Amino acid sequence: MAAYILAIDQGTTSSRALLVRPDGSVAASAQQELPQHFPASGQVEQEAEDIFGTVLSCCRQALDKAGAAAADIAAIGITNQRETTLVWERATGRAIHRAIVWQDRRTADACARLEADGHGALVRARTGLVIDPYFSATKIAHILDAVPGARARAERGDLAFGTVDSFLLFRLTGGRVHATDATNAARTLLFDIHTGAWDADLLAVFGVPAALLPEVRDCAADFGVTDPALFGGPIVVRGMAGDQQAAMVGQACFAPGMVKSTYGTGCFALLNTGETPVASRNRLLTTIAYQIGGKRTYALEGSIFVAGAAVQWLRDGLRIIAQAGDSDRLAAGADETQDVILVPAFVGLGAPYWRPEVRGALFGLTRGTGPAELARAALESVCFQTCDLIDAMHADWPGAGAATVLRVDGGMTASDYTMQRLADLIGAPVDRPAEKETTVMGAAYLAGLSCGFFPPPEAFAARWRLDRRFAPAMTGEARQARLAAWRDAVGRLTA
Ligand SMILES: Nc1ncnc2c1ncn2[C@@H]1O[C@H](COP(=O)(O)OP(=O)(O)O)[C@@H](O)[C@H]1O
Ligand SMILES: O=P(O)(O)OC[C@H](O)CO
Repeated sequence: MAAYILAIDQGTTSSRALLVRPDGSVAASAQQELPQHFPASGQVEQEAEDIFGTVLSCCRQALDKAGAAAADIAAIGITNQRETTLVWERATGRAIHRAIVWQDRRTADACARLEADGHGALVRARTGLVIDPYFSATKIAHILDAVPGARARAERGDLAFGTVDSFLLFRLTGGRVHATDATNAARTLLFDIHTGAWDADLLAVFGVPAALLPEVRDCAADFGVTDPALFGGPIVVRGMAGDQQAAMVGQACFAPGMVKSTYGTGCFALLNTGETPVASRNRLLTTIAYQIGGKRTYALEGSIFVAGAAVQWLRDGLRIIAQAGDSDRLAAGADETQDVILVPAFVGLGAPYWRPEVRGALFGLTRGTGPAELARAALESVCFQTCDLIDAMHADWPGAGAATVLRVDGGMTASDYTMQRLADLIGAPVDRPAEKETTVMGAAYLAGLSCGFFPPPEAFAARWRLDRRFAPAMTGEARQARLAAWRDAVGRLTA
């Protein structure tokens, strides 16, 4: 039996590759930063060649470090930043425009027009999403309209659309496979999450030609074989899921009622609702958690656009910390009597507000406000936003003890201060697992499940280990006062 699964995580800020053994331990890993481009306010782009190049290089480095060859790899699993949109030439695999990243707001006006034209209800009913620039559909239409001749080429079938998973697969397989998985398809605004198929009405609403679209497969499925020239031999691709869904798998949130929240660039909380898609009455998203053996499991999702990005702002914008890890110590020294609130709407507000045009603000500044209070406000803003999501989840899913425990992961969970504050503010325990690489482990698991490398879900779930539980310690009175200050601040911006 081959020794490893090669798991790829193409995230917003970096690409990673891990070689995972059958017991879940990591034999080798590699990571590379991904350059970001900000051509104008609210615009975020990445070069397609950087996306593929960093992934390829990380895979090769991980193989080298472990002294492994293609024949030692049982399968590849891919997970990825979701919604980020690429359109490329089928003949060459070359993108015709930079990738438009999920955070990009340039299609806000187009979304407002679609909403005003009354398409919101149809979109919500079929996709479980809201019309927002976050998702892929308006980004695709933008590329087709911005690049001369692209729309006609798309209609002729010369071009392909994909989210990052699909683009990577196309390039890894030497242009032979144009496919995606149900979790990524569910983030495009073009996919009916109830039937599991692309939807002709939605394609017409968003002006996207069907000829662009990839085939949609299960998350644990046969996605073809890599070009032998890339790794010195062919490797099968057997797993694929959007990174937030992969984190849910990596956190073993397989039972309805289980919730995970991932704190990377943004924060994404997903509540497993089982085989039933729950329509949110509180502006959460309904999405596909995973699709295995043709069976779809659904989730309610709250998406926050700025989490770790607020810490990056402290570092790169305000320059009050040298590295992300310094924010903890600084925040811990903040004056508790100051009510400084940051609403980090740097790229608008996501769930449950969905206000792409709103921008960030600081409230409660005094002459005594300094770096410590700003650091605390940044870390706390992530906790406040999570509270909004958890409240909405409770309201949408009163059964099964939803959100009595929150499983967390992602780079920002290294901050003990933030995790404690999170437990205090949601008023529930926060569990940080021993396994730090839950997202990429989810991708590894999906690939390994479909080729017998890993055990069935129950056995995998039994391997989950706690690193630390953060128990709520704030008084109810203090908690309510902090939450009231947050709500007041958000209310002023969204009024
Ligand atoms: N010790 C820390 N304290 C606070 N934030 C942190 C810490 N370490 C990393 N981060 C934040 O976590 C984010 C990176 O997490 P990661 O899961 O790698 O993100 P992504 O998948 O979005 O690229 C960065 O935004 C960084 O600011
Ligand atoms: O790359 P991350 O971890 O910030 O995740 C991005 C999300 O998938 C966007 O929906």
